[in-house]
Amino acid sequence: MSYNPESERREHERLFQSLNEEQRMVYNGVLDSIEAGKGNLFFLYGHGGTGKTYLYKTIISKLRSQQKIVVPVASSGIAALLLPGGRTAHSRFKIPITLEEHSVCDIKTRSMIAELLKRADLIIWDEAPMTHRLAFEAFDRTMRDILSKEDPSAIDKPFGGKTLLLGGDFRQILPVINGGSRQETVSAAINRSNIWDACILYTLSQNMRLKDEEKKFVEWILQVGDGNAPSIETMEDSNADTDNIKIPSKLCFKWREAR
Ligand SMILES: Nc1ncnc2c1ncn2[C@@H]1O[C@H](COP(=O)(O)OP(=O)(O)OP(=O)(O)O)[C@@H](O)[C@H]1O
Repeated sequence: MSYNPESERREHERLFQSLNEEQRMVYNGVLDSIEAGKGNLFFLYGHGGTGKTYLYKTIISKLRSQQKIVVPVASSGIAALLLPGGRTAHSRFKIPITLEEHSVCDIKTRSMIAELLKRADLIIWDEAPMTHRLAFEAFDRTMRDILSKEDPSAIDKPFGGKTLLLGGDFRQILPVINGGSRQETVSAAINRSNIWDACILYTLSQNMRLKDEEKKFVEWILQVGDGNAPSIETMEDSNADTDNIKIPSKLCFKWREAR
């Protein structure tokens, strides 16, 4: 897809001027990795409303205004829609549905997608904590393979030495493991992968949502994630370590039996 550099420049100007200090630090780190050819791997932590999407959009418009190539993906379709030109990671990278320890993506070396990945200046992957670590490992193997055809040293670099910005919130949705225990779910997340050791971590902590109503929701959802939200005891066993959370009445609506 080709983008109009002039409208991207205007979009960047609009977004960039109000970046907060934390966002600016990530912005500079990512652009420096691209410009200096460092090929860093970043992870952007931030709970809902801290401006991750806003920051991705700012970086994307900057690079597209310079006619650089960004490949933005997200783990879910809904989050992919929020990124300009975004796709789901599974569809963009042809990640196999059934994943094993040594899986690779279904990308042929001479295909268009391989060419795009070779030429890309940046890959952004939002909602990374939702995706199974094996999917990242499959994509890592594939990138090393594709990029090492031109530069043999790529085989030893995470994602072949491509700059990658992963982001998300581990308090939100983790990988879904069919019938899996809490332990199995936690072990499937990317921070349990070897890839994690190579990540440069950034954190956004400032809530950028402006409306009072939204701010209250963000505070409550944070309490849920931290395990501090008001809970109700389970009916069956009042001594149980309960997972039941009391949902504020404002978020509920009455259920009427269908007639
Ligand atoms: N620097 C900023 N200047 C102005 N508005 C901002 C800034 N950063 C974020 N916002 C606004 O704050 C709101 C929340 O930002 P955003 O959607 O990017 O957060 P998020 O971290 O992606 O949230 P979620 O995890 O829920 O998707 C949006 O309305 C966004 O436009």
